[in-house]
Amino acid sequence: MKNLKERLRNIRKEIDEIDEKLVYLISKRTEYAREIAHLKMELNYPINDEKREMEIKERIYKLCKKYNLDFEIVWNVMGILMEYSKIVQREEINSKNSKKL
Ligand SMILES: O=C(O)C(=O)C[C@]1(C(=O)O)C=C[C@@H](O)C=C1
Repeated sequence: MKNLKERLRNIRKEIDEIDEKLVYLISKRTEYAREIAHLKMELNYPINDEKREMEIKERIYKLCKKYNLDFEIVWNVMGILMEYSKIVQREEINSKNSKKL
């Protein structure tokens, strides 16, 4: 019984480390999204890029096959991250526009 509890503690430590990396990667992803917002302002591109989202979807589908993951679930997660990306892009645009006033 003691070994089982020890194994559970160790696995949870591994998951904690993975979660920390996931949050770091989300921070990097949203940091790049902020930079994209400025590029899109200069290029006069819209925030939403459906073609790009389709590219991401195809790549995530293949990765889910490779790692035997439920695509619908992983795609829901990606949808949240892309929505977060759009939120921070809107923040950047609003922030830049409010400085012009
Ligand atoms: O690549 C872009 O153009 C982005 O704005 C980033 C991103 C994303 O989160 O991956 C977000 C919105 C776009 O619809 C497409 C992709």
